[in-house]
Amino acid sequence: MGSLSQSSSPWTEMPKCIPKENSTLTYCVYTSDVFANGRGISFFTTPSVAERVAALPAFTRKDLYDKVNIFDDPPWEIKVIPGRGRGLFATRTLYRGDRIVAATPVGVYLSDALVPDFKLGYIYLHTAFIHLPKPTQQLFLSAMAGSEGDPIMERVNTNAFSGDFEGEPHFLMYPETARMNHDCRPNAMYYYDPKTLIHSTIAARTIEPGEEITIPYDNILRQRSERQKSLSNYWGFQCTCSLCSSSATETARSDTRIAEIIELQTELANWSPWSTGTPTKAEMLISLYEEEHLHAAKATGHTFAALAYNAVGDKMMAEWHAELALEAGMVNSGPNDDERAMKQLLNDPEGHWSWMARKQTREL
Ligand SMILES: C[S@@+](CC[C@H](N)C(=O)[O-])C[C@H]1O[C@@H](n2cnc3c(N)ncnc32)[C@H](O)[C@@H]1O
Repeated sequence: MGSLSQSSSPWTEMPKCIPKENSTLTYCVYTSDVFANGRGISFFTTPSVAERVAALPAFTRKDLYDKVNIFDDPPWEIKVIPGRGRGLFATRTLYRGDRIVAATPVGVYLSDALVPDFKLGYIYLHTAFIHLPKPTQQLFLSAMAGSEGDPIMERVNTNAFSGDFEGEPHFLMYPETARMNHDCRPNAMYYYDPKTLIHSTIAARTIEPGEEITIPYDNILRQRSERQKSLSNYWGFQCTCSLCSSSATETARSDTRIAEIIELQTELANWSPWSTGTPTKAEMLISLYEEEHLHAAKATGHTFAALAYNAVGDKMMAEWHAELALEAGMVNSGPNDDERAMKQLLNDPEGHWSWMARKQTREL
């Protein structure tokens, strides 16, 4: 099936709309069953978001998806882990920066449209599902449902990634990526490009064959009790990753390191005249990330260090860390503001806003 009309609409089904209770807002289901070489996609969102979506490269460029959603020879296999359901396990060595999964979403749902007491919302979620191509429906249903209840809603609850999309909070369903379990010290990271909707999972360190590939579901820079509370409240499970299962002594050490990391980050991010951020503190931060196995934080550490050195006029060290930050950043989060800042710093350290910004705190 192709586009509905001669117009530029990418939707292959007539949008189905419902008004939001006690509001002038309307939510509609928009589907394209040809999106991403026939994988298909359904949105349940507002007409204004859908209009902006239709103008994104995701729908205007046809060549974007030739290298995504390809799972013929993945570097992993699916295995069952007692108490955690299935997970992905490396079948060959993966090196930092290697791509593990690159996929487009099969469903994108405005969070507000799914509020649990909004029963009509459930019905429209089903409409979004049944308009997908049959193999994509099967893929959707192959995802884990954490609880009994509405089979579609439960799968969204258990597996969807949440994030801002076109300025509104949405849930995005990436069934293959969602097969990866959470770990508080993950060996892989992910980022998504809101213009193409492609979600990429990348190795954050070397992953040996047989090792489980894990991602963070939540903010891992919190102490154990807070992490566990958040995973239980928002994701509905008790985390059994190795850090959460470690001894009381190990947990206490990790919690102390996390408190130190947060304090150092706060100091280094303070650019007031009273800032206590120094290059030594940035180096300490990098060491703590390493001790805590926070591989994904590498780019943040080097960014802080590049700025801290530049702020005291040490151009050589600033450039060195900026290069390391750029190299690490491409692995952690794709192009972002930090990357732009580091490129600017490398290009012209003395013209960068951080140059000599902490001259008065220069260390001897
Ligand atoms: C998105 S799914 C991950 C894949 C899932 N294990 C499967 O079989 O498809 C999320 C669910 O996996 C389980 N899970 C993921 N990470 C876990 C962890 N660190 N500890 C315990 N259970 C975990 C929980 O049941 C959670 O609700």
